[in-house]
Amino acid sequence: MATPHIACEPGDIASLVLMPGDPKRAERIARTRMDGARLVSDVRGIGAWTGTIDGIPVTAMASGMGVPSLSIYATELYEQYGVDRICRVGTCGGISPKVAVRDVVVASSAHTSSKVSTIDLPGVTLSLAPSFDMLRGAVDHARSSGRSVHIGPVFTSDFFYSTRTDIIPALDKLGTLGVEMEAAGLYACALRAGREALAVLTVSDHLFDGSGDLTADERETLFAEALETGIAGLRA
Ligand SMILES: O=P(O)(O)O[C@H]1O[C@H](CO)[C@@H](O)[C@H]1O
Ligand SMILES: O=c1cc[nH]c(=O)[nH]1
Repeated sequence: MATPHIACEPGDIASLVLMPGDPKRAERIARTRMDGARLVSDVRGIGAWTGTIDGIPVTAMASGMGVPSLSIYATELYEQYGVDRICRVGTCGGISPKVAVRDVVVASSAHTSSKVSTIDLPGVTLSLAPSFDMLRGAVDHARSSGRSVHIGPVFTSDFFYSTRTDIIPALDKLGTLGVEMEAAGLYACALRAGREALAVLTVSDHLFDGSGDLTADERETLFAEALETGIAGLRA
């Protein structure tokens, strides 16, 4: 069996999936946090690695960047491969002054400029939120970890380079913690499939203070606490 974007048998994909944006981060998760990880699919440079984490079968597979790319992989995983839970382990830009670079943000909802919240039901804006059980599992882990973890809304943008930077202070005023490009798409895909999702993000840069921003290398490698928080969400 294969879909247009995943080439393996259904049994090759675990029912729990860790989904960073970056394919190199997926491979790093497989090599550093999984036992017996094997590459089960490799289409368009998006590798799917399946192994175990603390004895539990898990697949690590990247989404690529943006809602359209993520929606392809999440839809095929939920609808064709019977995946139950996907946890995005990504990065975001800090919006709130309460969050600092390297902090972890758990997205308890996702505002978006993407059509994904309005396209399915004319006249209705969908409320895009994570699975309560996954959120609770991640938050319980986060609160016991002693690290700086924030729980709240994020903004899923269609643009990394936006011309509408004027909306950022307004998003801050509404309590939005950070900006990224996939969480709302993932929550919408889970809603459509009747499955579960969560996004856990490492703050890689801050929109109001660029002095401590992570390098490209650090964006790929510095995600240990977000990963453990995400794993706790997947296992909850
Ligand atoms: O680090 P990832 O998970 O890719 O997440 C963020 O980084 C990318 C932009 O650089 C976008 O995908 C954004 O959502
Ligand atoms: O989408 C993103 C991700 C990280 N940092 C940003 O500023 N935007």
